[in-house]
Amino acid sequence: MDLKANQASPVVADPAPSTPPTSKSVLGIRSSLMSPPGAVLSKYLTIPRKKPGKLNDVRYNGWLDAMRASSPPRKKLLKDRSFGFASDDFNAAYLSWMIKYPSALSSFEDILEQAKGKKIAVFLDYDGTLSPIVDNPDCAIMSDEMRAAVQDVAKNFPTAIISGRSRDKVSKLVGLAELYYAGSHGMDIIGPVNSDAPDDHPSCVKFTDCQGKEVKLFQPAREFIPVIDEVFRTLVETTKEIKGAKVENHKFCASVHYRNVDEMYWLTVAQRVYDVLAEYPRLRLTHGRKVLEVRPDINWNKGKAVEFLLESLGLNDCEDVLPIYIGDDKTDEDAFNALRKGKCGFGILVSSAPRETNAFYSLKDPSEVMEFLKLLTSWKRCSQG
Ligand SMILES: O=P(O)(O)OC[C@H]1O[C@H](O[C@H]2O[C@H](CO)[C@@H](O)[C@H](O)[C@H]2O)[C@H](O)[C@@H](O)[C@@H]1O
Repeated sequence: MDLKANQASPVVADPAPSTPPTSKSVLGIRSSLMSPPGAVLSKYLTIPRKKPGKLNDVRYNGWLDAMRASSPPRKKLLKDRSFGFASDDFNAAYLSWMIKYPSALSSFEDILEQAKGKKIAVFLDYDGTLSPIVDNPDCAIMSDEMRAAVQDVAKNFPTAIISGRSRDKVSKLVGLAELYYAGSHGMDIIGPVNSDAPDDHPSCVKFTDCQGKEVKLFQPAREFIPVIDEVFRTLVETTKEIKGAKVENHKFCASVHYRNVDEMYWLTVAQRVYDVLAEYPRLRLTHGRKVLEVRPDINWNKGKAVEFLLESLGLNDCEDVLPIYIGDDKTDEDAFNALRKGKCGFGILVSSAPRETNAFYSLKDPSEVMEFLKLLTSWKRCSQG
């Protein structure tokens, strides 16, 4: 295998940065960031909200439509007999969509053809790809069978997980040491040190992990950590009376979940996030599956993370390498797009409903992802004799 197996826990803490990050106002954000965190928060909360209750902001700028469209229709509803016609129409639409984005399972031979003479590298998203979407993000547990399938893939191909969750959280959930992890949509990566690669990015910190392996930590938005923390705490405060709303701190982004919020209050959730975001010109919003995510407005995403990891792995020559990225979310489109634009490898979208995508192939759900991963492993084992 290309990535050396670490037998201990895969969770690697950040090394102490050589220059401690400060909340200096390089971010051009409110000067209150100069104060200690507690003071910042209480000060912020006493500031009267700008134009309270101006709900049309989020209606007009398309947030609400994006929120409604942010998860595929419920299968349960479609299977319901009283929705028979809708279900037939849906199936027809799905089948014609699959002509454009064929199943990676039925196209497996084609994929192997593309991989001829090349080294496959595998990139995986976590939620909705390796674990099914569930109501409570803390309960998104990957099955043991899926874990074994990922482990086998990682023993046979360079493999990385690129998640919207924090790196710590996703590496704990996956619990495998054989692969690399990128958290916060690629803004927090631990990757290998490639001595052949040109000079590293200034945001890289090299260190030796607990297994004695030299690795590098790449956090291009490191200066935003205190800001995201402040925004997280503000969002917790401003959404606390909305039943079902949940806010997560992923270190480089804060996620506001509305999956469990009654739809009649989605506008309120959106407006609260909008109002907080309005105070931070260097942060931006992205939409995920029933989640609003506030993150640094920097030119970095899952696509850039894939390119970074390929380079770190010494796998950036498209003539010799076929990267495959499997994901289900809007944020995965950046990775699909990077591969498509670079004409290097391809994306596989996990979706049980038709959707515009930059991927080339599709898989219906995590169980099909597992089947695909198992096929990859058995093909590799057979081809090695
Ligand atoms: O990039 P990913 O690994 O797919 O992470 C994306 C988001 O995943 C989590 O939220 C999603 O999954 C939850 C559990 O199934 C679900 O309850 C939620 O509605 C989904 O949006 C995670 O909690 C987010 O913070 C990630 O950004």
